[in-house]
Amino acid sequence: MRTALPAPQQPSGMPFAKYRPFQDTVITDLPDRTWPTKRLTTAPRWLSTDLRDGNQSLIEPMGPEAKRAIFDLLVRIGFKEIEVGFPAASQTDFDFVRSLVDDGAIPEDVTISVLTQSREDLIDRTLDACVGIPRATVHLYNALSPLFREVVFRMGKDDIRELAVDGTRMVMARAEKVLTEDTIFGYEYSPEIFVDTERDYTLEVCEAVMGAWEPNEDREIILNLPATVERATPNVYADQIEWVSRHLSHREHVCLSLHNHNDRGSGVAAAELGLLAGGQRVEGCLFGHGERTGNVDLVTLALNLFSQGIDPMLDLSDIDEVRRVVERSTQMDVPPRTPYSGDLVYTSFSGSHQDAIKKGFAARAKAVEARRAEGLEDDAAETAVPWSMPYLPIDPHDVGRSYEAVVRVNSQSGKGGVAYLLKNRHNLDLPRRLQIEFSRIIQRHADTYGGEIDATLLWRIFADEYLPIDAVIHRDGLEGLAAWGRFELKGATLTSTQDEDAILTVTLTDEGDERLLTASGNGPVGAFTTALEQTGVSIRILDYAEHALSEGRDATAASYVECEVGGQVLWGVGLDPSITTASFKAIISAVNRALR
Ligand SMILES: CC(=O)SCCNC(=O)CCNC(=O)[C@H](O)C(C)(C)COP(=O)(O)OP(=O)(O)OC[C@H]1O[C@@H](n2cnc3c(N)ncnc32)[C@H](O)[C@@H]1OP(=O)(O)O
Ligand SMILES: CC(C)C(=O)C(=O)O
Ligand SMILES: [Mg+2]
Repeated sequence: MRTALPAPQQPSGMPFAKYRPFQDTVITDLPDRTWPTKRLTTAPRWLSTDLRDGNQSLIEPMGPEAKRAIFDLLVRIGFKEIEVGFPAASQTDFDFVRSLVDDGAIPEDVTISVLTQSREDLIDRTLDACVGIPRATVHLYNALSPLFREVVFRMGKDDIRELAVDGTRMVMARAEKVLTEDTIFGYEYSPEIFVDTERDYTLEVCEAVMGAWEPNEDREIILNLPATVERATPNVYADQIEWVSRHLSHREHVCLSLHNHNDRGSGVAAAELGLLAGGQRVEGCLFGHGERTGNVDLVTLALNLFSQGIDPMLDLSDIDEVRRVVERSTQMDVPPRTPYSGDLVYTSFSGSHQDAIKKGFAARAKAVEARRAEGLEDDAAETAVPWSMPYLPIDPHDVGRSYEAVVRVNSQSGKGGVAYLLKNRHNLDLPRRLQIEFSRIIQRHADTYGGEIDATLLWRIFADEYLPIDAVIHRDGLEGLAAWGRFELKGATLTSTQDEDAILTVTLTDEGDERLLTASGNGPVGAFTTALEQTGVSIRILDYAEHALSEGRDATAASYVECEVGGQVLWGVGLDPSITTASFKAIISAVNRALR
């Protein structure tokens, strides 16, 4: 044997020289940044743009029914700001906004937001869509970055600034004309491509827009700073937000809003750092729908806060219902690894994780029980014990998931997971060495057949190995198993008087032939092993454990016996309403296994 360093990575051959680091295109440094030492203590204002940014990115944009299902869901969850579309884009978009008004579907406390470019005809149409909405915000955007100035608009900085100011004025004029006192009207401006724009210039345009809107204490302006395409690490976005937040005039009348996309996969992190840096509101979509890699995932952001003991101000306690509505409406699946909502995110397959989770649940149950013993009600006792569980950042129950899928078994699993499933599904509390023995059997099965061993299959394998007698294999879930084993216990009668050995009469079948055996011993188990020795089998009991499977008069007992049978050490298991009979069955189980 010798040691050496790993071989070095090799050049990829990919055309990386075509790209430029973000530091070369915009100045972002902020040496006296304060956000790294801040912490989040409350949820921000949320705006869902599922029906706008989310919808504009779908292969097939949502029809009115799908949109309505999402809208109603957003209201139910607790969103107070919902961007419902781009009404000037199409008749369908316009009609959807009107249908919300006509149906009276907009609660008084929910603000409807609609997006428009800075073009008069589009602005007029957008405002017309808002007539009769109790609270409406018009959201106007135009891109500011050098690339867009040169390539898309082919305009200079001053003209682009005036595009924003003119648009703001046009919105105000049209609102004045078509909206009545019944509408509480608000305004949002987005310097699109904010992250690639010179910060001084962003500030200049935002100030010019504010000059037109004239915010005051009853007239806030939402300035929304989008990472339209995420191009830098999240700390850079935070520096950009903090810089703007510090330099804006009328800061107290500005709601500084974040709008992150996820092109580098760090949309959530960027939004969180942006909040530390002064952001007060976040725009995004449920499950990260939206252009390209999506808008920031509001479910993840909200539940990240929840996991820190902060009220997310959105009710996600039935995450699967939220997911179902979104999947149905968007025709897009939520992948199984999606934080908090994916199918597999509360599931462990691997042995060491399962072992830790099993111990974690046992420790928690004990701690909760202790709080109950102090007099707390069930729910209060659960809440009084802080969630601290290996590998599970939040309690699956809190989002409507059960513990069922927390542990699943395959070739990567160990004894902890196997024992967890038997305990949870069948109340069997296997002794440690039996756990080890049975998990080897499971491992062999997984290696031979591959795939997952679900709880039903696990139970069948367990029953076939340890309990293969007729009475057991006719139970639910065990149909089709064949009985096997040299011995089957048919009955046993024990007579004992004080100070004398117990006398046991045992009826059993040996290879199908009925036999009657009698023996004495200083206890039932001793007498039983002596009786069995009359069949030519030598048995030594090494360990023994038992517990009730259920409570009450009809309770079944589980008995586990570790035996040495003819030089082999192995376990047997017995289930029976009588604890004594359960232990006899466990010995038979071990003997049958040894002779198999
Ligand atoms: C980052 C975002 O998510 S922004 C939102 C994007 N969403 C959408 O675009 C969905 C809805 N859009 C649409 O239905 C259409 O694009 C419409 C109805 C808005 C406009 O359609 P059209 O009039 O055909 O124009 P088109 O879509 O080609 O837009 C490009 C024109 O708008 C101009 N433009 C782009 N953004 C803006 C803006 N914010 N303000 C003013 N003009 C703009 C472009 O410079 C271009 O002008 P040009 O034709 O003089 O070169
Ligand atoms: C319209 C704006 C806010 C946008 O969606 C973006 O820049 O991503
Ligand atoms: Mg966007």
